[in-house]
Amino acid sequence: MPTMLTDVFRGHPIHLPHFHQPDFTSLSELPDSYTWTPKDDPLLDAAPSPPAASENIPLIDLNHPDAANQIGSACRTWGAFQIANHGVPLELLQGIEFLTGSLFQLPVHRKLKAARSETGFSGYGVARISSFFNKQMWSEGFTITGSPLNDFRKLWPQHHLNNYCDIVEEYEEQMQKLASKLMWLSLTSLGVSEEDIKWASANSDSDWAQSALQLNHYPVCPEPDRAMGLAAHTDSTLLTILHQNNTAGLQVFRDDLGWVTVPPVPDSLVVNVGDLFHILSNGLFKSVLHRARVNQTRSRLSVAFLWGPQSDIKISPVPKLVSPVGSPLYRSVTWTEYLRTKATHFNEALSMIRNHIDE
Ligand SMILES: C=C1C[C@]23C[C@@]1(O)CC[C@H]2[C@@]12CCC[C@@](C)(C(=O)O1)[C@H]2[C@@H]3C(=O)O
Ligand SMILES: O=C(O)CCC(=O)C(=O)O
Ligand SMILES: [Fe+2]
Repeated sequence: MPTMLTDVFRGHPIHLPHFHQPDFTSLSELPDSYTWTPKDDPLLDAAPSPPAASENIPLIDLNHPDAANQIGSACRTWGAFQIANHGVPLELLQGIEFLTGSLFQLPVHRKLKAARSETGFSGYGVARISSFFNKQMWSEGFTITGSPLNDFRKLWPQHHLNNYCDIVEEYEEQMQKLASKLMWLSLTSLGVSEEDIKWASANSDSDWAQSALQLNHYPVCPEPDRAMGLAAHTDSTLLTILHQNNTAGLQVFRDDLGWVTVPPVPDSLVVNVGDLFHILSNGLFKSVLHRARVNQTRSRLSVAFLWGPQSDIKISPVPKLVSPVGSPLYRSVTWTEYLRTKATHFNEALSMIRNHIDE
């Protein structure tokens, strides 16, 4: 029986030092423990994109006949893109945003009833990556995998539960279909087809994949320039699909441009290449470094669909993408192994599984 995401951190506790969830609404000044300087994050002030190069991640229409190549090109240059005409019903996007807003509006003592434990996967808490930083992030999160019923029961009365669980289930189903479509479109652009990836071609999408939903809330912040919503990280996934409300905050990093803000485009979704897709593509698709900044007047919500393979599947570079005279850039790894490496080594995880080839 493969490890489910629920069990990934069992026996691998994540200690969050000095953790206490504040009541953000009660703070009118930024406490020192929330004030970030370049000492706390070396990339904090990495050169912003110069005005002349006001580039942004591409917005791709999935109905466009050349969508596959546009996606492939975005995965190579940015590791991220936005999509329009994705087929996910707008009422569902509104539904998941409403649910997320209602959850975070609950009083802190109620949200803490569904707190994520140190070895647990789902529930309410600060970002897992908090343990790698000395400063706290101006955000709160809620992680869901599988049925959210047990956790939701701790938050809401019975009469809300069916409706909220249906929204989550329907959202995950739609995201699953979309993620699979995006993976194959981007691989097609590299000349990779289903015959080249045995584990994916032998089963239908829902058999080989698993996923988690990460709901994020970035409350209004008295001093946004000195605070950090979610510190710079890459996702461990194959792909992440992100819905953001209409408040800007997400930024992606490009070596040549610095931090670039991803503007919210109504009804579109943001897609990030994760570390496992970077490995699968033998480094051709970049897993994108990204972070979330906060705002002085508007609170921000985001819903990340984190998508990867079942835990018994080893991900390794597609042989077709390794040059005939070269070796694969990465060793093979399951999502569970990778999540545990990431939980210990954070942004060094990818380089830890890189093959070091003597030249
Ligand atoms: C499956 C997962 C990916 C994730 C860790 C998690 O177990 C559930 C939450 C995900 C998230 C969301 C915020 C950023 C991130 C780095 C984190 O701390 O938790 C990602 C993790 C990841 O992609 O590695
Ligand atoms: O809120 C955002 O825009 C980013 C969220 C994110 O990166 C994540 O949940 O992994
Ligand atoms: Fe992320």
